[in-house]
Amino acid sequence: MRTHAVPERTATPRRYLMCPPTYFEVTYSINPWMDPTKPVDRELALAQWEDLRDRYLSLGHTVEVLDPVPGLPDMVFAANGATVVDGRVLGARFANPQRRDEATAHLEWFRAQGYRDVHEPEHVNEGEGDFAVTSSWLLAGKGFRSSPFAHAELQEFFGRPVISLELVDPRYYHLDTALAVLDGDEVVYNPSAFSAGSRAVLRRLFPNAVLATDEDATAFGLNAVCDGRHVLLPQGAQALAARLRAHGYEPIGVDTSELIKAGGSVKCCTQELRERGEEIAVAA
Ligand SMILES: NC(=[NH2+])NCCC[C@H](N)C(=O)O
Repeated sequence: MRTHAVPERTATPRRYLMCPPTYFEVTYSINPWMDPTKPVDRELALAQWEDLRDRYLSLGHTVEVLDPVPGLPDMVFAANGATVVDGRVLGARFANPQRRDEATAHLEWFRAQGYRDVHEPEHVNEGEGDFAVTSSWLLAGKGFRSSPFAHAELQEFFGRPVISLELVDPRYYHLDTALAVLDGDEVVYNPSAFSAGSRAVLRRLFPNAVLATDEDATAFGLNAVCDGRHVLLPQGAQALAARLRAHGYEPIGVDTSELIKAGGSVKCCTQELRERGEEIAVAA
């Protein structure tokens, strides 16, 4: 019998930025999940969002709240509005005109909070929708939303090596629908979302990754948030939750059924505010 110890996982306190779905609706379609002919229950969306926020709070995390803006129904997906690493902020530039003004709301919030290093990007990037942070690398998705030029801009701004990954399935239009960072350099991903070359890159960098299936991914299981130990993910992704448990993580299923109607779930609603890393000054 093969025995291997399941590692003990440790949670570290995080700071998240979220935006309530006060004006949530599906009136346009910019990804295959969005069907404007189907009704959404905004009150239920709000209750699901509050439940997610309360779970973060009960795990000891901090949640900052961005004021929602009327006319921006996708603003609940706060992960798309910026990328914050080492307390420095790279703003977003949305691919679709319907979401463009969200980028301004995020930039204003960071400036009002006193963040000093706030950069308005030149190229299209949808924040943590396409950018993920591991201890060694920044992972960057392209193919549907973020521009490959934004990957170079990401690397130059943060001074961390960027690994470009090509997304090939329109259902997984953002990196955070196909891959989640668990802890350090540990990730979980769905290989079928990536081009052959990107799959090989992922195998090389993350030989011990937890692998997900299309079934996990269509339940939005990769749209997960991990604090090093707890993994918050949509409750429908049960097979993935079991696999994460076998790797020592503690999965926590949450109901995000209304938000999934717009093509987003746990991670999309959660932008991580990373205050400090190893102090290697970019402008040194
Ligand atoms: N981080 C995410 N994947 N966010 C989901 C964004 C959903 C939004 N309706 C869009 O298509 O842009």
